[in-house]
Amino acid sequence: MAKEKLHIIPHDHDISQADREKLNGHKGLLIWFTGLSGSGKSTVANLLERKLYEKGIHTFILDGDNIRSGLNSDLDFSSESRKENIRRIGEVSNLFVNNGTVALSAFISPFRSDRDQVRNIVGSDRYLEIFVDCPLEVCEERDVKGLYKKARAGEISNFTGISSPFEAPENPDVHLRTDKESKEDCVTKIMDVILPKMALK
Ligand SMILES: Nc1ncnc2c1ncn2[C@@H]1O[C@H](COP(=O)(O)OS(=O)(=O)O)[C@@H](OP(=O)(O)O)[C@H]1O
Ligand SMILES: Nc1ncnc2c1ncn2[C@@H]1O[C@H](COP(=O)(O)OP(=O)(O)O)[C@@H](O)[C@H]1O
Repeated sequence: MAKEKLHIIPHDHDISQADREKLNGHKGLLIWFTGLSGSGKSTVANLLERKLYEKGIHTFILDGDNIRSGLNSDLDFSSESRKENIRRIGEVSNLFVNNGTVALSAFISPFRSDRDQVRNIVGSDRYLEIFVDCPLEVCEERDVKGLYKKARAGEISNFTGISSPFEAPENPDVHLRTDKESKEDCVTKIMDVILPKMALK
């Protein structure tokens, strides 16, 4: 379909991002978790959210449960759909960041170019990439949802790590090894990096 020129003229909002951040007492940030299925993205994001909540920081988790079952329920696991999945999540994450929230987005996001696009949407000063690294064999051993077994049996196609690629981050802000570090240690490592970035000048 040829793209028609749209006449969209954005409104300036009376209350700015800086105003909202001042009200919240901290900056808005996007904490982006990337890693294989079963690597520990949800587990670490949830524990991190609990620790941030206890410090009075405004957070929100975006993950498959609230995105792939709603906003992105029209998308499958083809490379094209994953790209569109991550683009939309980047845009939604950006709204949370503009609201002065610390958004915790936990998606496999296997393609480097898609993660870079999110960094561009949000701005590199507000985007922190967490590589939730865990060997495929360990993720498969955990098989939290029984999907690896199904993928090996050929019941699920395009499965990340088996029949679809995962491009590991080259320069993540935090590199976790969830097969070697406890979830508590993982959260401490992330907090050490993100807390200074949240401070209002
Ligand atoms: N083919 C295939 N490949 C990978 N994962 C699959 C697939 N089919 C279903 N699932 C389940 O969907 C979750 C991944 O969704 P994401 O939106 O994070 O994927 S992506 O970022 O668009 O690649 C993923 O959840 P997590 O285990 O939490 O990562 C899986 O449970
Ligand atoms: N250090 C760790 N960090 C995160 N998860 C861990 C860790 N060690 C073991 N696990 C286990 O690994 C599994 C990770 O599953 P999950 O968080 O759902 O992964 P993902 O969201 O990446 O699919 C959980 O069963 C969790 O208890």
